[in-house]
Amino acid sequence: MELFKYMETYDYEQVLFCQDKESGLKAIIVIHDTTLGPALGGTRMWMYNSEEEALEDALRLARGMTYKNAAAGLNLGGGKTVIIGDPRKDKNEAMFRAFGRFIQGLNGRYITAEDVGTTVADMDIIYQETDYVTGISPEFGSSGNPSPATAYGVYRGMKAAAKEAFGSDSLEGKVIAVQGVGNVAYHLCRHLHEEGAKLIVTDINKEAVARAVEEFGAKAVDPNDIYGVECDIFAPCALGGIINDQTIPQLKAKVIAGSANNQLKEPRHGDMIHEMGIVYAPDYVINAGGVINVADELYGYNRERAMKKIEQIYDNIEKVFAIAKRDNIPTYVAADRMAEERIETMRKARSQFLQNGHHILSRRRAR
Ligand SMILES: NC(=O)c1ccc[n+]([C@@H]2O[C@H](COP(=O)([O-])OP(=O)(O)OC[C@H]3O[C@@H](n4cnc5c(N)ncnc54)[C@H](O)[C@@H]3O)[C@@H](O)[C@H]2O)c1
Ligand SMILES: CC(C)C[C@H](N)C(=O)O
Repeated sequence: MELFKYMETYDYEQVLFCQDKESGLKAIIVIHDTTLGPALGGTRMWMYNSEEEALEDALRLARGMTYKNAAAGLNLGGGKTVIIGDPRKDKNEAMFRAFGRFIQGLNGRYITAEDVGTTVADMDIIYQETDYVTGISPEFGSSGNPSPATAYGVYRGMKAAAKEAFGSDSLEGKVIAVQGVGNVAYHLCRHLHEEGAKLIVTDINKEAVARAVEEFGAKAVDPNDIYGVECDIFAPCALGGIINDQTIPQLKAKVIAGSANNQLKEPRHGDMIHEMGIVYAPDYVINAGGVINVADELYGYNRERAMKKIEQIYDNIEKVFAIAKRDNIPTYVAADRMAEERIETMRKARSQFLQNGHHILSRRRAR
């Protein structure tokens, strides 16, 4: 990859490569855009096949956070970290302490939290070295694991999408196919089950499937069969890139609404599902509950306030649908437009010189 050319094309601000030989830390921090505020985005730990693959993932995810935070109405920019390694084998305390010191060195330009492969316990270690970490344990006055909040936001956004597709936002009796029943989807399934939806689930982890079958009366199918099942709603809650040339022809659902980041393999797949009349709730709008929850820590965490903002994901999804209709464009393009419009409006509103500009982090420092 020609890194500077790529950075220029998509307006990336900064890419940092961090290594610590003793602990085995190999991390890439990407800060995409800080127009709205410091870049907030989680740390993913994954067994990448190459450094190139890790870099590409970090770049894509960081840009996604710029759009996610903007669309959610947060005063935060977008960034992300990937740590190269196996989260089951390669973690150690020194690794996360070293990583925390690299974050502290950025002096608030980047704030981290959990993502795939990292946990609240990891954030607690990072917290030993930096102020700029969220999603730490409630014992520290923090918000803890963001997954239940993400799940609640997806549930709210799914209801808005159901209203668009079926004329009612009730999920009672709706057949919902859930791909991956991990941290987020377990809680999502609970909300759906409580509302009377019928669940079809899959996961490569048999224990996760068994739990959903036992607790929510879900029907289990093999991972490759989930795309083609007869259902009203397909909820991708595993990894990205699963709306693609192979899966689209199999889809029977009228709605796609799930937590996974980067669901569309390529933008043209968003066009394809649009032409098929499928109502797509754009991933970064519907899955913003976790980041909304951890971002509230910057004001001194208040669960009630955070949940109120997460409920509004319903309205945010409705706004996306309205823009899509107004401009006659697919919903994934409408979401980008909504985020870009907010960034541009705020760039202008905040353009005049201020001697001591107020900043989201000054509230945190004042406590
Ligand atoms: N955790 C959050 O708060 C949060 C916030 C926003 C977005 N997301 C996104 O939501 C998705 C799920 O996150 P999570 O925290 O629940 O992760 P997780 O790792 O707990 O859950 C993912 C589940 O998907 C399963 N899986 C992986 N590949 C699969 C496949 N091919 N077929 C079926 N199942 C498969 C895994 O076994 C796992 O149980 C990820 O894409 C993540 O980036 C998570
Ligand atoms: C800040 C984190 C809670 C972010 C989350 N991993 C996401 O992708 O939105």
